Amino acid sequence: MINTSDFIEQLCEQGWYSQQQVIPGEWVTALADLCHKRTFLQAGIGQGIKNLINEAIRSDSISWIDASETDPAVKYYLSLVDEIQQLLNREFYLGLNGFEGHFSRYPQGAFYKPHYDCFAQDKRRAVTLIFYINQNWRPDNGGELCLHLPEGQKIIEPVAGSMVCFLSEQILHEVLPTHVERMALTGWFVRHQGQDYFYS
Ligand SMILES: O=C(O)CCC(=O)C(=O)O
Ligand SMILES: [Fe+2]
Repeated sequence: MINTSDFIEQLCEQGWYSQQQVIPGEWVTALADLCHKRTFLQAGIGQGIKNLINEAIRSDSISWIDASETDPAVKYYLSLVDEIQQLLNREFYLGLNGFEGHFSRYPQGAFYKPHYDCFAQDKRRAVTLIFYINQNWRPDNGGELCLHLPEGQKIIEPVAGSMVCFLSEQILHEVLPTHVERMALTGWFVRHQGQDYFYS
Protein backbone atom coordinates (compact mmCIF):
# COMPACT_ATOMS: atom_id res chain seq x y z
CA MET A 1 0.00 0.00 0.00
CA ILE A 2 1.25 3.44 -0.91
CA ASN A 3 1.27 6.10 1.75
CA THR A 4 -0.73 8.60 -0.30
CA SER A 5 -0.18 11.73 1.76
CA ASP A 6 3.61 11.20 2.08
CA PHE A 7 3.79 10.41 -1.64
CA ILE A 8 2.08 13.67 -2.65
CA GLU A 9 3.92 15.83 -0.14
CA GLN A 10 7.40 14.48 -0.88
CA LEU A 11 7.04 14.36 -4.64
CA CYS A 12 5.87 17.94 -4.54
CA GLU A 13 8.54 19.20 -2.12
CA GLN A 14 11.61 17.24 -3.16
CA GLY A 15 10.78 15.80 -6.59
CA TRP A 16 11.16 12.18 -5.48
CA TYR A 17 9.59 9.61 -3.16
CA SER A 18 10.55 6.15 -2.02
CA GLN A 19 8.73 3.61 0.12
CA GLN A 20 9.41 0.05 1.17
CA GLN A 21 6.89 -2.82 1.24
CA VAL A 22 4.57 -1.52 -1.44
CA ILE A 23 4.30 -4.87 -3.27
CA PRO A 24 3.25 -7.81 -1.05
CA GLY A 25 5.57 -10.84 -0.92
CA GLU A 26 3.41 -13.16 -3.03
CA TRP A 27 3.32 -10.67 -5.91
CA VAL A 28 7.07 -10.08 -5.62
CA THR A 29 7.54 -13.84 -6.04
CA ALA A 30 5.20 -13.97 -9.04
CA LEU A 31 6.90 -10.98 -10.71
CA ALA A 32 10.42 -12.32 -10.03
CA ASP A 33 9.44 -15.76 -11.45
CA LEU A 34 7.98 -14.11 -14.52
CA CYS A 35 11.07 -11.94 -14.95
CA HIS A 36 13.20 -15.09 -15.10
CA LYS A 37 11.03 -16.54 -17.88
CA ARG A 38 10.87 -13.54 -20.21
CA THR A 39 12.96 -12.68 -23.23
CA PHE A 40 15.34 -9.77 -22.71
CA LEU A 41 17.16 -7.44 -25.09
CA GLN A 42 20.31 -5.47 -24.42
CA ALA A 43 19.13 -1.98 -23.43
CA GLY A 44 19.99 1.05 -25.54
CA ILE A 45 20.24 4.77 -24.94
CA GLY A 46 18.21 7.41 -26.75
CA GLN A 47 15.13 6.60 -28.80
CA GLY A 48 14.07 5.30 -32.18
CA ILE A 49 16.79 5.23 -34.81
CA LYS A 50 19.10 6.95 -32.34
CA ASN A 51 18.72 4.06 -29.88
CA LEU A 52 22.35 3.08 -29.42
CA ILE A 53 23.73 0.22 -27.41
CA ASN A 54 26.55 1.63 -25.34
CA GLU A 55 27.78 -0.68 -22.63
CA ALA A 56 29.94 2.06 -21.17
CA ILE A 57 26.75 3.85 -20.09
CA ARG A 58 24.41 1.01 -19.18
CA SER A 59 24.75 -2.75 -19.13
CA ASP A 60 21.27 -3.99 -18.25
CA SER A 61 18.79 -5.88 -20.42
CA ILE A 62 15.13 -5.02 -20.76
CA SER A 63 11.81 -6.68 -21.59
CA TRP A 64 9.03 -4.26 -22.54
CA ILE A 65 5.59 -4.79 -21.01
CA ASP A 66 2.58 -4.76 -23.30
CA ALA A 67 -0.65 -3.39 -21.80
CA SER A 68 -2.55 -6.34 -23.29
CA GLU A 69 -0.51 -9.00 -21.43
CA THR A 70 -2.72 -11.38 -19.47
CA ASP A 71 -0.29 -12.76 -16.89
CA PRO A 72 -1.81 -12.06 -13.43
CA ALA A 73 1.49 -10.61 -12.15
CA VAL A 74 1.66 -8.13 -15.04
CA LYS A 75 -1.99 -7.24 -14.48
CA TYR A 76 -1.26 -6.65 -10.82
CA TYR A 77 1.68 -4.39 -11.74
CA LEU A 78 -0.43 -2.44 -14.25
CA SER A 79 -3.17 -1.96 -11.64
CA LEU A 80 -0.60 -0.40 -9.30
CA VAL A 81 0.58 1.83 -12.15
CA ASP A 82 -2.99 2.86 -12.82
CA GLU A 83 -3.59 3.72 -9.19
CA ILE A 84 -0.48 5.92 -9.14
CA GLN A 85 -1.38 7.58 -12.44
CA GLN A 86 -4.79 8.52 -11.05
CA LEU A 87 -3.16 9.90 -7.92
CA LEU A 88 -0.69 11.96 -9.96
CA ASN A 89 -3.37 13.30 -12.25
CA ARG A 90 -5.59 14.20 -9.32
CA GLU A 91 -2.93 15.98 -7.30
CA PHE A 92 -0.60 17.45 -9.91
CA TYR A 93 -1.41 18.99 -13.23
CA LEU A 94 0.94 16.90 -15.31
CA GLY A 95 -1.51 15.84 -18.00
CA LEU A 96 -0.24 12.27 -17.99
CA ASN A 97 -1.94 10.16 -20.62
CA GLY A 98 0.25 7.16 -21.16
CA PHE A 99 2.71 4.75 -19.61
CA GLU A 100 5.62 2.70 -20.93
CA GLY A 101 7.39 0.17 -18.76
CA HIS A 102 9.74 -2.78 -18.80
CA PHE A 103 11.34 -5.44 -16.66
CA SER A 104 15.06 -4.88 -16.33
CA ARG A 105 17.81 -7.32 -15.44
CA TYR A 106 21.26 -6.24 -14.36
CA PRO A 107 23.64 -9.19 -14.45
CA GLN A 108 26.51 -9.29 -11.99
CA GLY A 109 28.76 -6.27 -12.64
CA ALA A 110 26.08 -4.26 -14.50
CA PHE A 111 25.39 -0.56 -13.86
CA TYR A 112 23.71 2.50 -15.36
CA LYS A 113 25.78 5.69 -15.29
CA PRO A 114 24.28 9.04 -14.14
CA HIS A 115 21.48 10.18 -16.45
CA TYR A 116 18.10 11.86 -16.69
CA ASP A 117 15.17 9.81 -17.98
CA CYS A 118 13.96 12.59 -20.26
CA PHE A 119 15.56 12.72 -23.71
CA ALA A 120 16.81 16.00 -25.15
CA GLN A 121 14.60 15.78 -28.26
CA ASP A 122 11.68 14.16 -26.50
CA LYS A 123 10.25 15.57 -23.31
CA ARG A 124 7.38 13.11 -23.05
CA ARG A 125 8.64 11.27 -19.99
CA ALA A 126 7.34 13.14 -16.97
CA VAL A 127 7.44 10.77 -13.99
CA THR A 128 9.64 7.72 -13.43
CA LEU A 129 8.28 4.79 -11.41
CA ILE A 130 10.48 1.89 -10.27
CA PHE A 131 9.64 -1.26 -8.30
CA TYR A 132 12.24 -3.73 -7.09
CA ILE A 133 11.68 -7.47 -7.03
CA ASN A 134 14.96 -8.71 -5.51
CA GLN A 135 14.21 -11.22 -2.79
CA ASN A 136 16.73 -11.72 0.02
CA TRP A 137 18.63 -8.60 -1.00
CA ARG A 138 21.73 -7.96 1.14
CA PRO A 139 23.23 -4.53 1.89
CA ASP A 140 26.61 -5.65 0.51
CA ASN A 141 25.16 -6.61 -2.90
CA GLY A 142 25.84 -3.19 -4.44
CA GLY A 143 23.36 -2.25 -7.17
CA GLU A 144 21.94 0.71 -5.25
CA LEU A 145 20.00 3.45 -6.99
CA CYS A 146 21.83 6.70 -6.31
CA LEU A 147 19.90 9.97 -6.66
CA HIS A 148 22.17 12.97 -7.21
CA LEU A 149 20.29 15.72 -5.36
CA PRO A 150 21.29 19.34 -4.70
CA GLU A 151 21.78 18.46 -1.02
CA GLY A 152 23.90 15.39 -1.78
CA GLN A 153 23.45 11.76 -2.73
CA LYS A 154 20.52 9.64 -1.67
CA ILE A 155 21.25 5.91 -1.81
CA ILE A 156 18.32 3.51 -2.21
CA GLU A 157 18.72 -0.25 -1.92
CA PRO A 158 16.71 -2.27 -4.47
CA VAL A 159 14.95 -4.38 -1.84
CA ALA A 160 11.99 -6.54 -2.82
CA GLY A 161 8.64 -4.76 -2.80
CA SER A 162 10.00 -1.22 -2.60
CA MET A 163 9.09 1.63 -4.89
CA VAL A 164 10.79 4.82 -6.09
CA CYS A 165 9.07 7.59 -7.98
CA PHE A 166 10.59 10.84 -9.24
CA LEU A 167 10.22 13.66 -11.74
CA SER A 168 12.02 12.41 -14.85
CA GLU A 169 13.34 15.80 -15.93
CA GLN A 170 14.64 16.85 -12.54
CA ILE A 171 16.40 13.94 -10.92
CA LEU A 172 19.86 12.89 -12.04
CA HIS A 173 20.34 9.26 -11.00
CA GLU A 174 22.46 6.17 -11.54
CA VAL A 175 22.56 2.47 -10.75
CA LEU A 176 25.78 1.52 -8.98
CA PRO A 177 27.52 -1.69 -10.10
CA THR A 178 25.70 -4.72 -8.76
CA HIS A 179 27.54 -7.75 -7.39
CA VAL A 180 24.59 -10.09 -7.94
CA GLU A 181 21.75 -10.22 -10.47
CA ARG A 182 19.40 -7.29 -9.88
CA MET A 183 15.82 -7.03 -11.18
CA ALA A 184 13.41 -4.13 -11.42
CA LEU A 185 10.24 -2.95 -13.09
CA THR A 186 10.91 0.47 -14.51
CA GLY A 187 8.36 2.69 -16.17
CA TRP A 188 7.47 6.23 -17.17
CA PHE A 189 4.27 8.20 -17.18
CA VAL A 190 4.26 10.16 -20.39
CA ARG A 191 2.39 13.05 -21.88
CA HIS A 192 1.66 12.79 -25.57
CA GLN A 193 1.89 15.97 -27.52
CA GLY A 194 -0.01 14.97 -30.63
CA GLN A 195 3.02 13.72 -32.53
CA ASP A 196 4.20 10.28 -33.52
CA TYR A 197 7.16 8.92 -31.65
CA PHE A 198 9.35 5.92 -31.95
CA TYR A 199 9.44 3.48 -29.09
CA SER A 200 12.82 2.01 -28.27
O1 LIG B 1 16.72 0.25 -11.80
C1 LIG B 1 16.87 1.36 -11.31
O2 LIG B 1 17.01 1.53 -10.09
C2 LIG B 1 16.90 2.59 -12.20
C3 LIG B 1 16.96 2.29 -13.67
C4 LIG B 1 17.02 3.53 -14.51
O3 LIG B 1 17.49 4.56 -14.09
C5 LIG B 1 16.47 3.52 -15.87
O4 LIG B 1 16.13 2.44 -16.39
O5 LIG B 1 16.35 4.61 -16.47
FE1 LIG C 1 16.87 6.17 -15.28
